[in-house]
Amino acid sequence: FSDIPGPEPTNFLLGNLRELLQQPAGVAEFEWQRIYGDVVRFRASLGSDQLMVADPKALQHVLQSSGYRWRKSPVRREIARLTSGRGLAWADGDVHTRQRKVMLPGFRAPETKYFVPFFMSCAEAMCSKWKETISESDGQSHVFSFPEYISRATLDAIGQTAFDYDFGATGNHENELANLYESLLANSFRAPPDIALLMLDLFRKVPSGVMEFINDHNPKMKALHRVAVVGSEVASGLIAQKTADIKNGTPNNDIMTLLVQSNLSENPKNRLTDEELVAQMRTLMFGGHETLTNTISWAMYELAINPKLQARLRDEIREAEERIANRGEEEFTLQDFEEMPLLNAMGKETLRVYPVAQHLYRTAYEDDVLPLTTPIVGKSGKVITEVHVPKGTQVIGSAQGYNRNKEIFGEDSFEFNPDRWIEGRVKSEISLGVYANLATFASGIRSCLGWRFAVAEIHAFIVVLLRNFELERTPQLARIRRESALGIVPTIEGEQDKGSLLPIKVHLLSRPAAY
Ligand code: HEM
Repeated sequence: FSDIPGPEPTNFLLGNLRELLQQPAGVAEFEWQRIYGDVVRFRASLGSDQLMVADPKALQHVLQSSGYRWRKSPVRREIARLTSGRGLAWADGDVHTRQRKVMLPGFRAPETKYFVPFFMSCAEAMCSKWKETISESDGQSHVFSFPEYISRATLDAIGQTAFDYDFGATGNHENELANLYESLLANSFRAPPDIALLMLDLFRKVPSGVMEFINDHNPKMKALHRVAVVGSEVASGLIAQKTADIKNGTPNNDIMTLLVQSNLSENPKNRLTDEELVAQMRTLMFGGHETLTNTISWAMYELAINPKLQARLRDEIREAEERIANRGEEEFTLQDFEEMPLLNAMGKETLRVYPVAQHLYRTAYEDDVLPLTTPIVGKSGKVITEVHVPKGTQVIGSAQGYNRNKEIFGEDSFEFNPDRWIEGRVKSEISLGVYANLATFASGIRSCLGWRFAVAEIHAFIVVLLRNFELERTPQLARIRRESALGIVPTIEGEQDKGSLLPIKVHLLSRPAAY
């Protein structure tokens, strides 16, 4: 372990954490990867050495190890508790297994198929609002900061599909939950100050109750505390309603109803408690819309700065519209999305280059040996083909580093180029993630439960936005930052205090959409 090469600590107390977490996402990490290879030893706070792992085999080993030999790190679980309560993203060991089993039925392929019309209508509702704004300005175009609006539309989508509940966030800018969620990541986790970096390691050394008490009384986390109160109120009311609907024989098809239903029929030992049910709803509200807001925003950024790609994709959408009209139907289905090569390539490339959960935090609960795809040269000059890690080792799985692996994704892996997927240039010998061999949705027992849901919603938003509008870059996009704020969030250099910002000029299309 001590022979693994890596950067010299730049600060006595904070090690390398400032460059890793206070700079835009990837700046330090990609440089370390370039110099030292795909496994890098770096210094966290208070002198603790950790590993940054982007090597495919090593990452696969950590994420897919059987049982709970490698567990989600306690500090990351605490962040999940703060954002969503003691739900699936927080749970560990047997509690995690039990919660995941009850949650799974809501996230299979048939459910996703059923949700597509909701994704389309939420995206259309956002576009209608934009058309009203455009008609009130010059009638042709308007600049919108995408995350602000997409955050509302994706909250509405998760509301309708997961809870059969209308947050009405797109139409109502007074909705407290929607307002709280807007820029939550950028405001709560952007460029953590030195004291927060120090706490990251201190927290590992104190009992979890103490860590929770400090966080629950930290005024800097005010927005998260309020989200907990409002989110729990909404969730409790909905659970009561779902339970009554099931008992009256009028259940709906939303994810929460499936969850309550499966919870009622499960062996009592496998059931969720009321607190856990509320936490699952908050997990879906948070996980199901913050991630999508940022991913869809980044896709729109790439389309705005690449008009040719935008035009090609719009052509593909037009052709699909014609096919749908010819068969006498009105709207896209999941199957239509699957038959659109450029749309799929665009989704995959966005998820590859902008994995919103760029870091996967894991801790070894036993001594272990990490196999390597590519050997590294140790500080002693010795060639290292496997890494022995002692119990307690903290690893950051670098989703963004792995997603740029040149062997898998090609020599141009740092460029945004959806055609790599169409040309079949992506290798699949190592099967890492749940989707497209990407680390974006993690892998193994803690892989993203909502990945099918996410892919379908990304496709739906791209289709709806491009069939309604043409996107044009604004001068501010030259100053875009990949802000590292728990996820990769778009901000503008020099204006980071304003939170998540992505201003794009939106033009009405001269040729109206078919529907
Ligand atoms: C682009 C969109 C998304 C991305 C990139 C993403 C990524 C991830 C990642 C990386 C994890 C594992 C985190 C870790 O263990 O450290 C995760 C977990 C999870 N995701 Fe997603 N996610 C997305 C969308 C969604 C959606 C739409 C839902 C639900 C509707 C969802 C629900 C969950 C849940 C419940 C977990 C916890 C799984 C567990 O710990 O067993 N995600 N997601």
